[in-house]
Amino acid sequence: MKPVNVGLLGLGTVGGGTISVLNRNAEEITGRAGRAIQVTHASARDLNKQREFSTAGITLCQDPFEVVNNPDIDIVAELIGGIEPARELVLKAIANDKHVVTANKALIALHGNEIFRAAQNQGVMVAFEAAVAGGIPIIKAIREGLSANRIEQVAGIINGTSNFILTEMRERGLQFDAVLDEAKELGYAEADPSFDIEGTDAAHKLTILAAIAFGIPLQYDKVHTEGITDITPADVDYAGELGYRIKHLGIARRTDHGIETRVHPTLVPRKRLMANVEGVMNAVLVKGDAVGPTIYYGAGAGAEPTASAVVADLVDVTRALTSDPENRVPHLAFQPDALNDGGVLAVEDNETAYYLRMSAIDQPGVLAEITRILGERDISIEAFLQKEQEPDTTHVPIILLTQKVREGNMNAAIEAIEKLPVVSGRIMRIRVETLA
Ligand SMILES: NC(=O)c1ccc[n+]([C@@H]2O[C@H](COP(=O)([O-])OP(=O)(O)OC[C@H]3O[C@@H](n4cnc5c(N)ncnc54)[C@H](O)[C@@H]3O)[C@@H](O)[C@H]2O)c1
Ligand SMILES: N[C@@H](CCO)C(=O)O
Ligand code: NA
Repeated sequence: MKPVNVGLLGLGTVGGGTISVLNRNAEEITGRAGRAIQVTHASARDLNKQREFSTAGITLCQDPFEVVNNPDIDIVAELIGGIEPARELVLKAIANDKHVVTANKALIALHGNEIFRAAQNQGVMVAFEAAVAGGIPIIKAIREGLSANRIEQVAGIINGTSNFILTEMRERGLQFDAVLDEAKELGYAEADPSFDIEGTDAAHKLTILAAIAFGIPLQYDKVHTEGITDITPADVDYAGELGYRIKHLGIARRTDHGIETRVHPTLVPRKRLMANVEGVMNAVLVKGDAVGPTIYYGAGAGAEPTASAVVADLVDVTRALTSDPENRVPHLAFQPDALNDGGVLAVEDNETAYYLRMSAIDQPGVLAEITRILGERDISIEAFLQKEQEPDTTHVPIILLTQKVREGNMNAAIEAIEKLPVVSGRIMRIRVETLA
């Protein structure tokens, strides 16, 4: 059978990994797909750059639109990243009747509704397994493997760079910046690494997970997003003393009131599997009403783990080329007319337990004032740590773990406690999830 021709946009970390995996495993891939999958064209900014992989047999060009407009190409793999020109290239490829594979979570989270609509109208496929949790086949697991279930919760470590930084900080006591530089060198970080450490990348991925889990359109704007930049080594230690580890989680959860979508550092009990996912590894817990809890674990970033997902999408698309568009797996798991808006909650209506760290004057009655403010807002204390006086101050760090509370109540309590004359500075808050 005639080979399938792939046009690749971007020869960076993921583009290079994709070429290497396609070359090395050509025989297996052809056996699985039923046809050879060959990269015939690729666009790169620098045509003369020395690369670690072979581009033999690939026609290179600088203008990615040349690839997208080439009539011989069946599938375009968009591995450039960012919104423009990626969005225009993908829409152009679709208009030219080409299928698309992309690793670009920012593009799917922000413009996926438009892109999937265009693909649906044109009868082509857009596959994006590499966009969430790198090599872990999480899209496939939820969209196909768990399609019998009413999904209750998706929660996980979905940014490898943040997890790598938190792990190195805890295990080796390294400084934030040094670890971030290492993550950049290893090819884990986004082109703009603030996307990793400020939670944006995880929010893009959570947007996609929430859509396919709950049958809602992509709604990036509704995700509450916090990154890891405010986490101090002291918080890492106090969390450890209380029996927890700090992990950066994305959580999409069905509640009685609506759907919570949020991304933030989280205290997770040390004995949970999720607390022991280290380095660049990702893990996603998916709870369905029939199957119960399931966990998916693997490398969330890096050249070949990500290429594993890109190539699997190329195989999937190749296998489905002859199928009637109506009978293909829908982009967002549910048929387009079965998507509903789902009632994603405002962040004030989310419910979690909290870790609070504050600095207070060491004198009688202070704790009573703090607990009164919490009590007035129905917030119960679960555990308490009072540490030695901070050097050169009259203050002591106070660490509290609360029971579950509506976020709006916690905001009001924090505001009131911060106004107490005996409390100085801002209160550090980290949400706590038992993930049971
Ligand atoms: N690196 C990872 O571990 C990883 C994992 C999952 C998903 N992703 C996603 O994969 C995509 C690519 O990431 P990467 O890490 O390979 O990035 P990268 O920076 O290593 O590679 C991107 C390549 O695209 C090229 N490029 C940029 N703009 C271009 C343009 N206008 N025309 C032609 N080429 C252009 C760049 O020169 C570069 O070689 C991004 O969407 C990223 O979010 C990356
Ligand atoms: N920068 C991303 C790449 C994988 O999507 C991460 O660190 O998880
Ligand atoms: Na994946």
